[in-house]
This record gives sequence, C-alpha cells and structure tokens, in this order.
Amino acid sequence: MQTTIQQDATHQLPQAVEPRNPGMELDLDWVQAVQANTSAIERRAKTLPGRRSVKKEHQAAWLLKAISLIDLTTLSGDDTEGRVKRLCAKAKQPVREELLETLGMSGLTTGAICVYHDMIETAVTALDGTGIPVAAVSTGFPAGLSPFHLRVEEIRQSVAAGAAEIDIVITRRHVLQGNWQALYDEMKAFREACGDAHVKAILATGELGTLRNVYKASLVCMMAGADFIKTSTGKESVNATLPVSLVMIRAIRDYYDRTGYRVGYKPAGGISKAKDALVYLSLIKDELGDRWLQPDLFRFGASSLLGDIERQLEHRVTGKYSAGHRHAIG
Ligand SMILES: O=C[C@H](O)COP(=O)(O)O
Repeated sequence: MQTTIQQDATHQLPQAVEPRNPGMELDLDWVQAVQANTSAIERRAKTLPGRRSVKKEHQAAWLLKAISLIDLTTLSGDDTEGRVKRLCAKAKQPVREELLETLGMSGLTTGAICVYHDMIETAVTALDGTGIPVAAVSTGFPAGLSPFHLRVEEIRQSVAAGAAEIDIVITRRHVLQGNWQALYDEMKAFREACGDAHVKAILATGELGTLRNVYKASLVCMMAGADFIKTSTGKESVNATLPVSLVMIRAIRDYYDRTGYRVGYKPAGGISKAKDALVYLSLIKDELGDRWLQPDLFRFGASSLLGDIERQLEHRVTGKYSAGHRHAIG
C-alpha cells in the first residue's frame, strides 16, 4: 500500500521511552517449537529491494524520516570528547537548515546518539535541553565476555551517568549451546539493572549460527523484558542483513500477537546507504505496520548512514551530488 508524506513520513521528535515490555515467564515449549524455513526467508529477502513500497516522489520525506530514526553512533577505540561533541551537534542539526526548509521541515533531529560508557557525560551535556536521548553500549561491548557482575555494574554506572537507553550484548554461547534458561536469566538481570532506562538486546546475529537460533534468541530476550532487539554490534564479520531482519521482525510480530506487547527493532552494523534505509523502512511497514515506524519502536544503528542520506537530499534539491558520491537511489 502506498502512502503520502503527510500520512506517515512525518517527523516526530525523539522522546525518552519508558520500558514498555514487562516480559513474561520463560516459555520453553514455545522456544523449542520454533521453526525457520530458511530458503523461504532467503527468497523473500532477495525480492525485498525490488518490491519496496516507497514511491519515488515521496523518497525525500522518507529519507528525512530515516534520519529521525537513526541512533547516530560512534563506537571507536579512538573516540574523543571532541568527536562526541561534533556527533551531538550533528544529531541536533543533521542537515543544513536551508535544505530542511526547502523540503518543508523544521526541527529535525536524529533519534538518539550512541556511545561507549566513557562518553556518556560528554554527550548528555552536549544534548542538554534537546530531548535527544543518549544510548550507551554496555555489558562488555562488543563480545560481552567480562565477568557477569561487572557487566551488570557497567549498566548501573551508565544509567547513573545519564544514559536513557542501554544497548546490552548477550552471551552468544548461551544461544549456541541452546541454554535458553541462562540467556533468559542474563537478560532479566540486565533488564533489572537498567531500571527506568530503555534496554536494547544486541543478539550479534552473525555469531549465532542459524536463523532458527536468531528467532529463538529474539523470543527469549523479549520474554525477559527487552524493549528492543538489535541485530549486531557493528563489530562482527556479518552484521545486519535482510534475512536476519525478516526473522527478528517476525519474532516481534509473534510476541506481540501472543502478549500484546510491542518490542522495537534496531538493525545495526554496515547500514550506510540511503537506498538500504528505504528498504528497511519498507520492510517494517509491510511486516509490522506504521506503528513500528516511530522512534520508540524502530532505530537504525549507524555511524555513516546520515552522510549518504544528506548527499541524496542535496541531490534532490540542488540536482548535484557532492564530491565522491556515486550511489543513486533506485
Ligand atoms: O550499533 C551501531 C553499530 O555499531 C554501527 O555500525 P556501523 O559503524 O557499521 O554503522
């Protein structure tokens, strides 16, 4: 179904989100019964880029919407306060004002910014008064192999430093060994340590072996109270993909059908092209519906996507690509 800019590409200011998924008891029968028809999923994923239902004349509005859904990220060993301050300035004003005016919009910001624990205070100060939340990666990101009590303590310290959202990493071993109780208990402890902060469970799907494992891990994390499930840290050799996204989105749908709780989705890692962002938005719209196209239920985890979206928007308005840009939206 096609929709107009006015109908659902409108920008909503980011808001601090209360935890909305209280979780449920671990239902092992449900987890064990999960099947995944891998070839059907691969087939459907292949056709997605060609089928995306965003009309060309609405693409600028959808790209602006995509900006409002980005967790603008820097997660590098050489991060500095200066880099994080620049990132926050970009989050506050992601595209130049004249361009935004030409496109008939004002007040656009990214959905959040995402940093390591050490950079939380810098980011919170830089974003003071904007309403843009700071997300922190926690629990021994990216591998999640530090002692359990330190991972829980890291969450507490990140919340105390002002992070409104915590991106945790799960122990991949629990999934690979089918130890669903251990995964549930771990996620539940992380959820509790977050208090009122919003918790996103990073599954590191590229390290989970099978799509069936991805599906099961998604369910277990949601049962334990994850507010979002997120594909990847950006550090695995395989990060966000369309087949993995389909599986996770369908797990979200199944969980909603069973419990009535909406869990958000965050594809992350390697999403750097505007045209890919449009495919993701279209996928969400088709599979979960418009409610999931708001910042409290969808985010892109991305460090370089914003740059490509900006270039595409500039091209639409001025007819020129900026230097080095060669990727046209299909
Ligand atoms: O969570 C966000 C990811 O680390 C970002 O990955 P990226 O640098 O490939 O965009």
